Amino acid sequence: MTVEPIVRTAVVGAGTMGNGIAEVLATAGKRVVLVDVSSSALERGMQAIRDRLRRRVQKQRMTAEEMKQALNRIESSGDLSAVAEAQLVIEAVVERLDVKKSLFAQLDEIADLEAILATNTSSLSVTAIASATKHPERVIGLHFFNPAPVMPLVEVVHGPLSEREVVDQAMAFVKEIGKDPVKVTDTPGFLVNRVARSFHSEAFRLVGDHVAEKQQVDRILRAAGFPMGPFELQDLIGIDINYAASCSVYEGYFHDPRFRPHPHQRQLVESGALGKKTGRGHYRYE
Ligand SMILES: NC(=O)c1ccc[n+]([C@@H]2O[C@H](COP(=O)([O-])OP(=O)(O)OC[C@H]3O[C@@H](n4cnc5c(N)ncnc54)[C@H](O)[C@@H]3O)[C@@H](O)[C@H]2O)c1
Repeated sequence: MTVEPIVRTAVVGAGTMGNGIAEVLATAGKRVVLVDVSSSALERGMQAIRDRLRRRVQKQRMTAEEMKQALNRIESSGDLSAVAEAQLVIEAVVERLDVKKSLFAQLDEIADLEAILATNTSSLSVTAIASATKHPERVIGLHFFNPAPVMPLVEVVHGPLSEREVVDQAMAFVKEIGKDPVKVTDTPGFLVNRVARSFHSEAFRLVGDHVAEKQQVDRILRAAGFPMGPFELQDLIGIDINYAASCSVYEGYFHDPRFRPHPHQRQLVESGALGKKTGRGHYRYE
């Protein structure tokens, strides 16, 4: 496994998380190849990066020259073979095990044998994703939080087959790019999404039991020190994404009632009101 400093990276999936992670890497001085199967998603992702960096320049948090250099470090591609030179590949595609497994089987063939392959999955088994490769020892989870350029925490997830040097190198890399790594074992929901299940499901139960309205729950939790209440946070994450994490943790713990999702979560997903991205979730957005 490589012991050289990681300077060449790739991010697969240019959506909400992928473009945020690419920005974090580029502003930390790393070269990034951003790959997506959809050319429109790739263009939207690149535009989102440009818009955010421009706002940083306007707020004088970075110079125009630093912005130019960061953007120059990012290359976009619709072809997965563009990851071949990368020393670290971070996957941020849709939260579906079949899609991720098929992608990791391809990455295993295309990427440099010394490269670390990381998944940004929120709740799927890193071990199951690694099983699609011939080299599961180089597969780990690097779980960034939304929005990636802002949130400092990154869970570094190791499965039973992840090699210790790979995990150590990933921990050092996450520190180097200015984030706070926390090493966690590969268990359903890891650390944060496991704890977050109660945050979300209790909020649904409070409203379902007519203890309080959604706005009140959000207001009280914000007053208690949380940056966002559970319902506004779900609208930011995507109610579908959060529901998928709930189901995955519930399944992962063999239907332990502590992790049971709430029927209203499913109903909202069925209604198509998925949060900010659809203009309507628990709240309405212009
Ligand atoms: N949204 C969040 O708050 C959040 C937070 C942490 C982790 N995550 C995890 O990050 C991952 C991505 O989530 P997101 O919210 O960015 O999703 P998203 O839907 O915004 O983006 C996913 C992107 O992946 C692309 N894609 C799909 N299949 C592909 C393939 N085979 N090859 C290349 N690109 C492909 C899609 O075109 C899309 O642009 C998921 O695993 C999710 O669980 C999400």
